[in-house]
Amino acid sequence: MEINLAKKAAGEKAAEYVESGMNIGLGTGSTVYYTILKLGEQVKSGMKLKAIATSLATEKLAKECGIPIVDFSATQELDLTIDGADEVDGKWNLIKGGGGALMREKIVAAASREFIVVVDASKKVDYLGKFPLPVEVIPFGWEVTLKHIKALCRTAYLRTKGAEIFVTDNNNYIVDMPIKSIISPKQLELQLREIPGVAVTGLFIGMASKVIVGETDGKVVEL
Ligand SMILES: O=C[C@H](O)[C@H](O)[C@H](O)COP(=O)(O)O
Repeated sequence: MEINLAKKAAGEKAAEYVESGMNIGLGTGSTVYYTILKLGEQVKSGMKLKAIATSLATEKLAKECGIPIVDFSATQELDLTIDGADEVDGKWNLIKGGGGALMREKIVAAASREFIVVVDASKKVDYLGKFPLPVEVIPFGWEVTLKHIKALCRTAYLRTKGAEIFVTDNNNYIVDMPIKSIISPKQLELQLREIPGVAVTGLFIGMASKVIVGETDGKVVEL
Protein backbone atom coordinates (compact mmCIF):
# COMPACT_ATOMS: atom_id res chain seq x y z
CA MET A 1 0.00 0.00 0.00
CA GLU A 2 1.20 3.53 -0.84
CA ILE A 3 0.53 4.77 2.68
CA ASN A 4 2.98 2.18 3.99
CA LEU A 5 5.59 3.46 1.53
CA ALA A 6 5.11 6.92 3.05
CA LYS A 7 5.37 5.59 6.61
CA LYS A 8 8.46 3.56 5.70
CA ALA A 9 10.15 6.55 4.08
CA ALA A 10 9.60 8.75 7.16
CA GLY A 11 10.42 6.02 9.65
CA GLU A 12 13.66 5.00 7.99
CA LYS A 13 14.80 8.59 7.48
CA ALA A 14 14.57 9.22 11.22
CA ALA A 15 16.93 6.31 11.90
CA GLU A 16 19.66 8.36 10.19
CA TYR A 17 19.64 10.72 13.19
CA VAL A 18 20.58 7.97 15.61
CA GLU A 19 24.28 7.69 16.45
CA SER A 20 26.18 4.93 18.18
CA GLY A 21 26.35 5.40 21.96
CA MET A 22 23.00 7.17 22.19
CA ASN A 23 20.26 6.53 24.72
CA ILE A 24 17.05 6.73 22.76
CA GLY A 25 13.30 6.59 23.20
CA LEU A 26 11.33 4.34 20.89
CA GLY A 27 7.78 5.36 20.05
CA THR A 28 4.80 3.24 19.19
CA GLY A 29 2.83 2.63 16.00
CA SER A 30 2.99 1.67 12.36
CA THR A 31 5.35 4.49 11.28
CA VAL A 32 8.03 4.23 13.96
CA TYR A 33 7.83 0.48 13.29
CA TYR A 34 10.04 1.13 10.27
CA THR A 35 12.49 3.14 12.38
CA ILE A 36 12.79 0.24 14.81
CA LEU A 37 13.43 -2.28 12.02
CA LYS A 38 16.13 0.00 10.59
CA LEU A 39 17.74 0.50 14.00
CA GLY A 40 17.72 -3.27 14.46
CA GLU A 41 19.81 -3.55 11.27
CA GLN A 42 22.15 -0.82 12.53
CA VAL A 43 22.59 -2.60 15.86
CA LYS A 44 23.40 -5.85 14.04
CA SER A 45 26.10 -3.89 12.16
CA GLY A 46 27.68 -2.80 15.43
CA MET A 47 25.82 0.33 16.55
CA LYS A 48 25.68 0.63 20.34
CA LEU A 49 22.30 1.76 21.67
CA LYS A 50 20.23 1.73 24.81
CA ALA A 51 16.52 2.24 24.29
CA ILE A 52 13.47 2.93 26.42
CA ALA A 53 10.25 1.66 24.85
CA THR A 54 6.96 3.59 25.01
CA SER A 55 4.77 0.48 25.02
CA LEU A 56 4.88 -3.23 25.64
CA ALA A 57 4.38 -3.79 21.90
CA THR A 58 7.41 -1.65 21.06
CA GLU A 59 9.48 -3.35 23.75
CA LYS A 60 8.67 -6.73 22.19
CA LEU A 61 9.46 -5.55 18.65
CA ALA A 62 12.72 -3.88 19.70
CA LYS A 63 13.89 -6.97 21.53
CA GLU A 64 13.07 -9.12 18.49
CA CYS A 65 15.23 -6.72 16.46
CA GLY A 66 18.12 -7.05 18.92
CA ILE A 67 17.88 -3.50 20.33
CA PRO A 68 18.87 -3.42 24.02
CA ILE A 69 15.96 -2.21 26.15
CA VAL A 70 16.50 -0.45 29.48
CA ASP A 71 14.26 1.53 31.81
CA PHE A 72 14.57 4.85 33.61
CA SER A 73 16.63 3.26 36.40
CA ALA A 74 19.48 3.09 33.84
CA THR A 75 19.19 6.68 32.61
CA GLN A 76 16.82 9.58 33.14
CA GLU A 77 18.03 11.56 30.12
CA LEU A 78 17.59 10.45 26.55
CA ASP A 79 19.48 11.90 23.58
CA LEU A 80 16.64 11.43 21.15
CA THR A 81 13.14 9.99 20.89
CA ILE A 82 11.48 9.03 17.61
CA ASP A 83 7.72 8.56 17.56
CA GLY A 84 4.69 8.77 15.28
CA ALA A 85 1.62 10.98 15.66
CA ASP A 86 -2.04 10.95 14.73
CA GLU A 87 -2.04 14.62 13.72
CA VAL A 88 0.52 17.40 13.36
CA ASP A 89 -0.41 21.07 13.01
CA GLY A 90 1.63 23.90 11.51
CA LYS A 91 3.25 24.67 14.88
CA TRP A 92 4.25 21.01 15.31
CA ASN A 93 1.69 20.47 18.05
CA LEU A 94 0.53 16.88 18.00
CA ILE A 95 -2.34 14.57 18.80
CA LYS A 96 -1.03 11.20 19.92
CA GLY A 97 -2.50 8.11 21.52
CA GLY A 98 -4.48 6.53 18.70
CA GLY A 99 -2.86 3.26 19.73
CA GLY A 100 -3.28 4.01 23.44
CA ALA A 101 0.41 4.57 24.23
CA LEU A 102 0.15 8.29 25.05
CA MET A 103 1.18 8.17 28.72
CA ARG A 104 4.52 6.42 28.24
CA GLU A 105 5.09 8.35 25.01
CA LYS A 106 4.72 11.68 26.83
CA ILE A 107 7.01 10.65 29.69
CA VAL A 108 9.68 9.42 27.27
CA ALA A 109 9.43 12.46 24.95
CA ALA A 110 9.67 14.82 27.92
CA ALA A 111 12.88 13.06 29.06
CA SER A 112 14.51 13.54 25.64
CA ARG A 113 16.75 16.32 24.38
CA GLU A 114 15.43 15.85 20.83
CA PHE A 115 12.02 14.55 19.76
CA ILE A 116 11.63 13.57 16.12
CA VAL A 117 8.10 12.94 14.87
CA VAL A 118 7.56 10.64 11.90
CA VAL A 119 4.30 10.82 9.95
CA ASP A 120 2.84 10.25 6.53
CA ALA A 121 1.50 13.37 4.80
CA SER A 122 -2.14 12.57 5.64
CA LYS A 123 -1.40 13.46 9.29
CA LYS A 124 -0.72 17.15 8.54
CA VAL A 125 -3.62 19.44 9.53
CA ASP A 126 -4.27 23.16 9.92
CA TYR A 127 -6.05 22.62 13.24
CA LEU A 128 -5.78 19.57 15.50
CA GLY A 129 -8.98 17.70 16.33
CA LYS A 130 -10.26 15.85 13.29
CA PHE A 131 -8.68 12.82 14.92
CA PRO A 132 -10.51 12.23 18.23
CA LEU A 133 -8.26 13.40 21.07
CA PRO A 134 -7.30 10.50 23.38
CA VAL A 135 -7.31 11.20 27.11
CA GLU A 136 -6.02 8.54 29.52
CA VAL A 137 -8.14 8.28 32.67
CA ILE A 138 -7.79 6.14 35.75
CA PRO A 139 -10.43 3.40 36.04
CA PHE A 140 -11.69 4.49 39.48
CA GLY A 141 -14.64 6.78 38.89
CA TRP A 142 -14.21 6.82 35.12
CA GLU A 143 -17.95 7.49 34.78
CA VAL A 144 -17.65 10.80 36.61
CA THR A 145 -14.40 11.68 34.81
CA LEU A 146 -16.18 11.08 31.49
CA LYS A 147 -19.03 13.31 32.65
CA HIS A 148 -16.57 16.17 33.27
CA ILE A 149 -14.90 15.59 29.90
CA LYS A 150 -18.31 15.60 28.20
CA ALA A 151 -18.80 19.14 29.53
CA LEU A 152 -15.95 20.09 27.16
CA CYS A 153 -16.96 17.75 24.32
CA ARG A 154 -20.41 16.25 24.58
CA THR A 155 -19.60 13.44 22.10
CA ALA A 156 -16.64 12.11 24.15
CA TYR A 157 -16.79 8.36 24.72
CA LEU A 158 -14.96 5.56 26.51
CA ARG A 159 -12.71 3.55 24.15
CA THR A 160 -13.63 -0.09 23.77
CA LYS A 161 -11.99 -3.08 22.13
CA GLY A 162 -14.69 -5.41 20.88
CA ALA A 163 -17.11 -5.88 23.75
CA GLU A 164 -14.52 -4.95 26.39
CA ILE A 165 -13.21 -1.64 27.72
CA PHE A 166 -9.82 -0.84 26.15
CA VAL A 167 -7.10 -1.05 28.84
CA THR A 168 -3.73 0.72 28.42
CA ASP A 169 -0.29 -0.67 29.32
CA ASN A 170 -0.71 1.30 32.57
CA ASN A 171 -4.01 -0.44 33.35
CA ASN A 172 -5.94 2.76 32.68
CA TYR A 173 -8.82 3.59 30.32
CA ILE A 174 -9.03 5.99 27.37
CA VAL A 175 -11.69 8.58 26.64
CA ASP A 176 -11.71 9.78 23.02
CA MET A 177 -12.86 13.33 22.25
CA PRO A 178 -14.07 13.99 18.69
CA ILE A 179 -13.71 17.77 18.86
CA LYS A 180 -13.27 18.45 15.10
CA SER A 181 -11.21 21.63 15.52
CA ILE A 182 -9.07 22.55 18.54
CA ILE A 183 -8.58 26.30 18.35
CA SER A 184 -6.40 26.57 21.47
CA PRO A 185 -4.59 23.29 22.28
CA LYS A 186 -2.88 24.85 25.32
CA GLN A 187 -6.17 25.98 26.85
CA LEU A 188 -7.77 22.58 26.27
CA GLU A 189 -4.74 20.87 27.82
CA LEU A 190 -5.10 23.00 30.96
CA GLN A 191 -8.87 22.41 31.16
CA LEU A 192 -8.43 18.65 30.87
CA ARG A 193 -5.62 18.56 33.42
CA GLU A 194 -7.90 20.17 35.99
CA ILE A 195 -10.30 17.22 35.87
CA PRO A 196 -9.64 14.69 38.66
CA GLY A 197 -9.13 11.26 37.12
CA VAL A 198 -7.40 12.53 33.97
CA ALA A 199 -3.96 10.93 33.91
CA VAL A 200 -2.61 12.44 30.68
CA THR A 201 -3.88 13.91 27.43
CA GLY A 202 -2.79 13.10 23.88
CA LEU A 203 -1.94 16.76 23.22
CA PHE A 204 1.83 17.13 22.78
CA ILE A 205 2.36 20.88 22.68
CA GLY A 206 5.74 22.39 21.83
CA MET A 207 7.54 19.10 22.31
CA ALA A 208 8.60 18.15 18.76
CA SER A 209 12.03 19.32 17.60
CA LYS A 210 11.71 17.93 14.06
CA VAL A 211 8.92 16.50 11.92
CA ILE A 212 9.69 14.08 9.10
CA VAL A 213 6.85 13.67 6.62
CA GLY A 214 6.75 10.70 4.25
CA GLU A 215 5.01 11.02 0.88
CA THR A 216 3.24 8.20 -0.94
CA ASP A 217 5.90 8.29 -3.69
CA GLY A 218 8.52 7.40 -1.06
CA LYS A 219 10.02 10.91 -0.80
CA VAL A 220 10.44 12.64 2.56
CA VAL A 221 10.10 16.25 3.58
CA GLU A 222 11.85 17.39 6.75
CA LEU A 223 10.23 20.26 8.65
O1 LIG B 1 -0.66 5.48 20.85
C1 LIG B 1 -0.14 5.48 19.75
C2 LIG B 1 0.82 6.49 19.30
O2 LIG B 1 0.59 7.79 19.76
C3 LIG B 1 1.17 6.46 17.82
O3 LIG B 1 2.43 7.04 17.71
C4 LIG B 1 0.19 7.19 16.94
O4 LIG B 1 -1.10 6.64 17.11
C5 LIG B 1 0.59 7.12 15.47
O5 LIG B 1 0.62 5.81 15.06
P1 LIG B 1 0.81 5.38 13.54
O6 LIG B 1 2.20 5.74 13.14
O7 LIG B 1 0.52 3.91 13.52
O8 LIG B 1 -0.24 6.14 12.74
